Amino acid sequence: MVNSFPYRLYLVISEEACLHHHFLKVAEQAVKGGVDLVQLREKNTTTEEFQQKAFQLKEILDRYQVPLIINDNLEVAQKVEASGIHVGTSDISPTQIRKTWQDVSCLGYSIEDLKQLDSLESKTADYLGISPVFKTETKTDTIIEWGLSGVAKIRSLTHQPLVAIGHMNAKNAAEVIQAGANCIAVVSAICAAKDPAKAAEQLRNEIEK
Ligand SMILES: Cc1ncc(COP(=O)(O)OP(=O)(O)O)c(N)n1
Ligand SMILES: Cc1nc(C(=O)O)sc1CCOP(=O)(O)O
Ligand SMILES: [Mg+2]
Repeated sequence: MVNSFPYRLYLVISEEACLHHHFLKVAEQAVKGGVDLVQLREKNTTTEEFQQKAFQLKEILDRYQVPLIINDNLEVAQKVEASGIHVGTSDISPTQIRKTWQDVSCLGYSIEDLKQLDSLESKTADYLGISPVFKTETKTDTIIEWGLSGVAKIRSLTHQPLVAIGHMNAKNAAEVIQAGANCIAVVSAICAAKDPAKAAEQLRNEIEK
């Protein structure tokens, strides 16, 4: 059977999070270093700006055959022909997305509560975001810190692909994979790095250990 979720290192990028280089350069360097999935997450832009950035990013990612995921905004995701979209519990639901966008190939959904696992919304998703594994300054409107035991618990309850997000870095990536995550998603560990390619390579090495 073909692995429908082969991704191991997931960059969640915004222009604001990129401290040392333009976000398009960060994305390209990160891909060269081992990122195999990229989400554009722009929380403070107009739809027009979001769309423009998404088109620019997709042009680069297409050269490396790395899929683009759009955060929250279904209109932008469809317009730029992204591979997918990531949504949380306060966003448009996965079932609604499938109705509107029949050929979406990668639909992510955040898990903040074990009760969500049994829901149709979770089962409709292609992967589940463990939200967050560890508390992070990058996103503070969260309700739980799953920790390693939470990752293991979720792993024991579902066979769906699990993406670990929240304060993930080269020091904790291996143990989170060991606990049951399939893929590690990062913002700061790559976007705030002086050398994004090296940062991605270090993360990838930890994941593949
Ligand atoms: C891979 C991944 N996991 C979780 C999230 C968080 O999504 P959400 O809960 O909708 O929060 P916002 O990112 O929209 O603030 C994510 N974006 N990506
Ligand atoms: C985009 C996002 N979602 C989260 C969640 O918990 O759902 S945490 C997060 C930001 C992760 O940033 P960093 O890698 O800098 O900790
Ligand atoms: Mg969201």
